[in-house]
Parts: sequence; structure tokens; C-alpha cells
Amino acid sequence: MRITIFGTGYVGLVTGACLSDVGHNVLCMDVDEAKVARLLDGDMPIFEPGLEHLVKRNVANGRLRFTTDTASAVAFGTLQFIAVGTPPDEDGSADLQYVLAVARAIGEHMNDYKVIVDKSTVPVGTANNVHETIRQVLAKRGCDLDFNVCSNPEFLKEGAAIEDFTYGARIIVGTESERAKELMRECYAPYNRHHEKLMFMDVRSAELTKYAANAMLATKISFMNEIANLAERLGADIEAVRHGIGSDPRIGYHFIYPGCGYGGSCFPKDVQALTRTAQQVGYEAELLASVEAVNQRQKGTLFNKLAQALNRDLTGKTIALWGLSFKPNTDDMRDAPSRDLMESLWTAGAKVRAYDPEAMNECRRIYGDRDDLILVKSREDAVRGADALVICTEWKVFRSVDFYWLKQQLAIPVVVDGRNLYEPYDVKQAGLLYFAVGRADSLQKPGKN
Ligand SMILES: NC(=O)C1=CN([C@@H]2O[C@H](COP(=O)(O)OP(=O)(O)OC[C@H]3O[C@@H](n4cnc5c(N)ncnc54)[C@H](O)[C@@H]3O)[C@@H](O)[C@H]2O)C=CC1
Ligand SMILES: O=C(O)[C@H]1O[C@H](OP(=O)(O)OP(=O)(O)OC[C@H]2O[C@@H](n3ccc(=O)[nH]c3=O)[C@H](O)[C@@H]2O)[C@H](O)[C@@H](O)[C@@H]1O
Repeated sequence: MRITIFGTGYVGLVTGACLSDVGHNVLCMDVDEAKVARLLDGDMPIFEPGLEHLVKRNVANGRLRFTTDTASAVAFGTLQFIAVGTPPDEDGSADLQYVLAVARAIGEHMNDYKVIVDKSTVPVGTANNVHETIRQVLAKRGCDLDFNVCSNPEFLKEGAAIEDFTYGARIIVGTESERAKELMRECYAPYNRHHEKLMFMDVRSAELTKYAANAMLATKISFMNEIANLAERLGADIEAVRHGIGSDPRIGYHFIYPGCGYGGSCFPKDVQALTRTAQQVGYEAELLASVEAVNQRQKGTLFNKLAQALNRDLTGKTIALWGLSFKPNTDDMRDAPSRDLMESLWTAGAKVRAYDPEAMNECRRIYGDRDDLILVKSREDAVRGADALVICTEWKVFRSVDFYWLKQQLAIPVVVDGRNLYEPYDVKQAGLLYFAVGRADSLQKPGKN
């Protein structure tokens, strides 16, 4: 099957690589010439486990190609996937300019039947909007061509994108057209062999399903962070509570890890966009607004704990930071909690010595050269000579630490852990003060031991 994908970001590139790997012929189009040039050179613009291998294999066998040429991209595929960004607008609603630019390009260049497949996360009603945009462009051209627009939201997680795309729990397709349905069935047949994963529904429900899924997951996280904050104040341990509630299958263990707030390119923007959508139809989404507010507060928790541990004396201090990406196995720092922490530390007059296994270049790209940011090559380099340590991301390399060694490295024996990686008792045994999230032990103050 011939498939065109607009956008070679996390979603577009993974979709292109995976669909070509199961035998489809895929042409990926991006307006970012530098990105396409890198891809043509076999260089990955993002870090995603397994992606480079998949891309190279399918480029080599000729089933995966890249272009910046819109006309040939539109001519190529019967299916035209839209996988471009939908960043937040100033008021929090989804900015559809990139989606609609693709719609116009399709309208300008199409000469036969197409199914336009919206994979970007878009507000309810966008498929209609895309349909109308294409119809108007075709009308201007004096063309009367048949086409359908369907919604096919993506549920992959960064860091596990290929696995999620390949083995995801469901494939949602919103369409009222039998012809589009058959083509989508053909596209996803390789993923639908063992049990029926394809769920067809109306377009608006498919669009809302995506926001509902992300909002539900974000709600679970904010809920746990709220309980964690309570646990700290009540002298309870959130890790015991997490085990206790997760064992109830109605609640489950997934997405109930407390931490330093959810980040990434999606939960923050999608919760905001859904809240905005609700307002637009005259409904105050109070729960969603609270999910967002709790998350904002949680992102300040590491700084507050550190400031309290150091008696608010941060000026001139050097803080070691382990983990910059918003989660492990990605170099993505969009809305990462590490950014809130670093920016607060700089405002308070502290320096940051940071290490991340994959996000160093991304950090350099975002913040450039500055005196108060020192990027180092290992976790050891980060703590050597630092005053205290903060952990923002639960990369595997941070999980096992000799706490006696760590104590010797730090001028002030303070470890603030935004991911609850260690047993408080083990850390304390080495003479360190350990401030985790939602753990009664983390309430200890310097001088109390
Ligand atoms: N990142 C993720 O894990 C997931 C993202 N999504 C959704 O998928 C969409 C894409 O997200 P990402 O892949 O993260 O975005 P991204 O920002 O990584 O990539 C978007 C790409 O689209 C390109 N682009 C912009 N305008 C274009 C045009 N007119 N024609 C062709 N290419 C164009 C950009 O140059 C960029 O390379 C968003 O709506 C997002 O909410 C959904 C599920 C997971
Ligand atoms: O729409 C999207 O873009 C995607 O958003 C999330 O995926 P992603 O943002 O890549 O990463 P997650 O693993 O969901 O983590 C998001 C944030 O929540 C945090 N988190 C996650 C789980 C948890 O229990 N606690 C917690 O604090 C993570 O540290 C991270 O900062 C969803 O999990 C995907 O299903 C969805 O497709």
C-alpha cells in the first residue's frame, strides 16, 4: 500500500518506520529541510530506542523514503497521514496552523481519491475543519474529487514508541465512510492478526478518545502527587500506599507513580486544550483544571525541598542534577520538570552541574552557553564538588549508587529525589539527608540526625 506521512517528528517518523517495516511503501514529507537532509544521510533527528535500526533497514530496502517536496508527497499515497505538531496556542487551545497547512497542500496537489488520516492530536471537530479546508481549495481549482478525512489518534509513548505502535492495545479509527474503513483495515492488517484491535467509531468520538485517554492518565498522576503531598504531612509513606492501592485491579499499578510532576509534549498541552475545548462549549471542566494546577505545583516541589534543606541559602551553591529529559529513554525536554528546577535555581543564584544519558545536546540547544549551567559527561562528574544532588529523571544509570561514595562527593549531604529511586533507610545509613516525594522519611531536616 502507498502511504504518505506529513511530519517526521516522534509520531510521523515512528509511524513511517513501522508501516514500511510491515511491507507498505511509505513516503515521509517534512517542511524542515535540515531534518529531511539528516534523515537522507541516515542520521536520526531524535533519540528513540530501536528507531535508527528500523529506519535504516527500510530505507535500504527502498520502502521508506523522505522528501520536502509537497506535490510528489501528495501524489504518492492513497492514505495521507497528518502527523504534524499541534502546540498550545496562547490561550491553551490547540494551534491547528500546521494541520491546516497540510490540508491546504493536499487540496492544492491531489488529483485522485485520497483518505486523509489525522494522527495529530486535535480538538473535536478538526476532521470537519480539514475536510472543509480541502473542499474549498479544490473548489478554487475547479476540481470535483472524492476524498475522506478520518481520525486515527496515536497512543504511543516516547521511549517505547516502536513497541507501543506495534503492540498497542487498540487502533482507533473514526470515520463514517466504508471506503476509508476498508483502506484503514488494509493499512493496519499486519497489526490486527491475532485479535481484533481495530475500533471503528464516529470521527468526533475518535478525536475525543485521544484527549480523554491523556487526561485520564494525567489525572492518575496528579491524584497520586496530591496523596504523596498528604502522605508527607501525615507521616505516611506513599510507596506503601502505592502498593496498597495498585493491588486493587480496579485501580491498577500503571501511572500511579508520584514524582516531580508530569512533563513532555503531550499531557500538559492536551489537558489544557481539553479544558479550553470545554470552555468553548460553555462547560467548566473543574477536574481538568485541578489536574493541571496540581501538576504546576508539583513541578516546584524539588526546588522547594532543596531550598528548605539548604535553609534557603542557594546563592553561589552548585547543585548536581541527574536527568534532564522529561522521562527516561528519550532526549525530549519539552515541559520537563528539570527545566522548572534549573530555571528556579538560576533565579536563586545557584549553578547547575547536569548529566543526562541522552538529553545533553537538547539541553545545550535550549539554553545555549551560560556560566550557571555546566553539562558534564557522567553522573560521577556531576556530583564531584557539588553542594547537593537533585534527581529529576529515573534513568537506569541512576538506580544503583554507592551512598557512602556519594556522601564523600557532596559538600552538603543532601539528596533530593524526584522519582523515589532509593530506600530511604539505605541513603540515611550513609549519612546523607534524603528528601524524596511523599515519603515520611523525607521530612527530616538537616541537623536532626
Ligand atoms: N510525541 C508523542 O509522543 C506523541 C505525539 N502525539 C501527537 O502527534 C502530533 C505530532 O507530535 P510530534 O511527532 O511529537 O511532533 P514533532 O514536533 O516532533 O514533529 C512535528 C513535525 O511536523 C513537521 N511539520 C510542520 N508543518 C509541516 C507541514 N506543513 N508539512 C510537513 N511537515 C510539517 C515539523 O517540521 C516537525 O518535524 C501532535 O499532535 C502530538 O500531540 C500523539 C501521540 C504521541
Ligand atoms: O499523546 C501523547 O503524546 C502520549 O502522551 C503520553 O506519553 P509520553 O508523554 O511520551 O510519556 P509518559 O510515559 O506518559 O509520561 C508522561 C509524563 O508523566 C510522568 N509520569 C508517568 C507515569 C507515572 O506514573 N508518573 C509520572 O509522573 C512521566 O515522568 C512523564 O513526565 C501517553 O502515555 C501516551 O499514551 C500518549 O500517546
